[in-house]
Amino acid sequence: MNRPHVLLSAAQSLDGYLDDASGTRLLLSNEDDFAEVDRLRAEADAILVGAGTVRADNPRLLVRSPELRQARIAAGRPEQPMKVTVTGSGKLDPESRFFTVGDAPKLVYTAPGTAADGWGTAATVVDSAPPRLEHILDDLGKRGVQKLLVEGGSAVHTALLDAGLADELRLAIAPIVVGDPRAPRFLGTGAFPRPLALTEARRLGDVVVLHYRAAAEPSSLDVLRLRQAIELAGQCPPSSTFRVGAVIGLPDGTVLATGHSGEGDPRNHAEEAALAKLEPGDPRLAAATMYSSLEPCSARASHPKSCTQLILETAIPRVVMAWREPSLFVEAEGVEQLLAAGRQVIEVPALGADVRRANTHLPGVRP
Ligand SMILES: NC(=O)C1=CN([C@@H]2O[C@H](COP(=O)(O)OP(=O)(O)OC[C@H]3O[C@@H](n4cnc5c(N)ncnc54)[C@H](OP(=O)(O)O)[C@@H]3O)[C@@H](O)[C@H]2O)C=CC1
Ligand SMILES: Nc1c(N[C@@H]2O[C@H](COP(=O)(O)O)[C@@H](O)[C@H]2O)[nH]c(=O)[nH]c1=O
Repeated sequence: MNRPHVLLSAAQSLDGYLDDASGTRLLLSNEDDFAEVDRLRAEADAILVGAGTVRADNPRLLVRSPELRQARIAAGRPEQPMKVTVTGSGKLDPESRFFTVGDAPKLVYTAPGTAADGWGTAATVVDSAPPRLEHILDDLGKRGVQKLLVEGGSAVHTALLDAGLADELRLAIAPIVVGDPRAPRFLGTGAFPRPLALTEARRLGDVVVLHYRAAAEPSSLDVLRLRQAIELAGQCPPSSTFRVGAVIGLPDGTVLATGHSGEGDPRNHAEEAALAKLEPGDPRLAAATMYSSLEPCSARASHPKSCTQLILETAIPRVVMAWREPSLFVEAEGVEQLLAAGRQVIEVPALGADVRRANTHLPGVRP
């Protein structure tokens, strides 16, 4: 996978809105801030906005500064970055500036059956319905895009952060209060599994610019596989103990095995069921990650070996999990035992609510 580096850029009001609820675009940035965003555009190989932003703002998505355009040419790069948008409905006006302004290549990712003839010279890539952002990033990578600037809107920023696909965020905060819940918020509902670290806070006149970098781990593949593990818990038979799902995967995207609690035998644990499908000495396990919705157990009444022990009997170097086992049946020590044995453990508590939701049959467990 050779995905581009993804930088999200947004300007928001003091109360967290990207726009007001009127039909016209709200300018939150000041002149200096727009000039910085122009520099980010000049550094990018492609600029992506969602179809909602094309419809609402009718953006040009061009590098404005002649100096920055010249510098791109002098560096042997195209004068303008590629323009990219994504639509599930195909509802994009062919007269939008996205299509009609500038000579930069234009690319539309659409759902099957929605591509329109009127999109002129824009290339279209038909994906799923709605298009998958992972596929879009893979495809952009294949087209040589190394730096992608995403300029919104709300749905696209939310989806990229929720899937763990954003690497950096630049957020400008303007001293404007929108105060209208009909307006689009910067971010909607999501789990936001990759923690963001503040790397810079700066003042540009009356606008504050914040820069964040997403943690390297969990990676977007980790998030995808852990979500699959969490979904697998839905296949568990009714139980009076934990309902857990597990996936064993490789960094190239290969899934080696999956399992869920109660699979094969009602007492089986998810990790155990997945590991039972492989030879403990399978050489691929040396590069694999065990994804488990719950911390691997460290003591069992029903079986001689705990899931932590079973993992330690393989070469699996890495465990990614969403929720630490609460002290309902035993004092869990899975994480401690794995760490003590030199295995890496990555916790993604942002996805814990979904695991707890599958386990509300247990006393005291709430999402
Ligand atoms: N202040 C700022 O920095 C910015 C503000 N804005 C504001 O944001 C608002 C627009 O935001 P919003 O309405 O959320 O629209 P978006 O620009 O985020 O576009 C969302 C649309 O993208 C398409 N889409 C396809 N696949 C996906 C996917 N997997 N995930 C998410 N979207 C997908 C859908 O198009 P379809 O409906 O065609 O199927 C969806 O409706 C406007 O008010 C605009 O002014 C926008 C950018 C920056
Ligand atoms: N309103 C707003 C932004 N809006 C973004 O700028 C785009 C407009 O691009 P263009 O037509 O090329 O100028 C628009 O579609 C949206 O992505 N950006 C910001 O930095 N600050 C702002 O206050």
